[in-house]
Amino acid sequence: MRERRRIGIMGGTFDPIHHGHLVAASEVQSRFGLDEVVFVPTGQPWQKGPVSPAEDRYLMTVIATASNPHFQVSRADIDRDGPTYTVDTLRDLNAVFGATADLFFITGADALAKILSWKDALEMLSLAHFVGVTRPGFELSDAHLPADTVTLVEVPAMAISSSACRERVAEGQPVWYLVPDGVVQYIAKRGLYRGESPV
Ligand SMILES: Nc1ncnc2c1ncn2[C@@H]1O[C@H](COP(=O)(O)OP(=O)(O)OP(=O)(O)O)[C@@H](O)[C@H]1O
Ligand SMILES: O=C(O)c1ccc[n+]([C@@H]2O[C@H](COP(=O)([O-])O)[C@@H](O)[C@H]2O)c1
Repeated sequence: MRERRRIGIMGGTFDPIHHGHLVAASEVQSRFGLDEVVFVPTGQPWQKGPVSPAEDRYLMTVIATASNPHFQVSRADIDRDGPTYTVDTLRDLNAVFGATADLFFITGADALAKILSWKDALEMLSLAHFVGVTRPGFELSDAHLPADTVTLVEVPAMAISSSACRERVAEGQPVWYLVPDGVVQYIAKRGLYRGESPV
């Protein structure tokens, strides 16, 4: 048996969670032999505009990940007051999983490009190994990052974004097969993205 557990962390606003997030997490889980991937919905994402209520984003993430035995969801970021900083996420999850686990933080190419603008970025990069994944429309590069902090991984291309899903719902277009079936139904049940909620 392997001594150290390998835990993936997929942070995101997940407004809503879509198949691009799920494919990226599944591919990295398989490629790195991760014991589990913990999805961590943001509380207050300070680099984004207004977002849907945290409980709605959390519940959509639970619905989307429930069928995969490797996937879990953490409330760490939505239960912490104030803006969400990944340096805090990683401190909290290192405390939860302990010294015998290695953390792998998964980011898409767009997020990786901006990662040095994140709070306490150099300290944050020391708290996990970062995995940058390909995303259609964005260049995947680690040229701006310290050596040995990130591994770049090609994942199946899914040209899906949460903002495009929100726009489709607002315009009455379907999001079937862009997001999991249960998430389509949750969006309809809660009336998300139809004008009352931020798009
Ligand atoms: N289609 C995709 N392929 C690969 N990675 C993705 C994809 N969509 C999002 N990601 C990554 O998932 C993480 C969380 O993304 P987020 O929840 O902000 O979704 P988003 O689709 O980028 O949202 P929005 O369109 O509202 O900006 C980020 O690291 C992002 O780069
Ligand atoms: O730590 C930061 O300052 C920081 C700034 C922007 C984004 N992040 C994290 O990056 C992940 C993706 O965020 P987002 O806004 O693209 O959904 C999520 O886990 C965020 O908490 C973190």
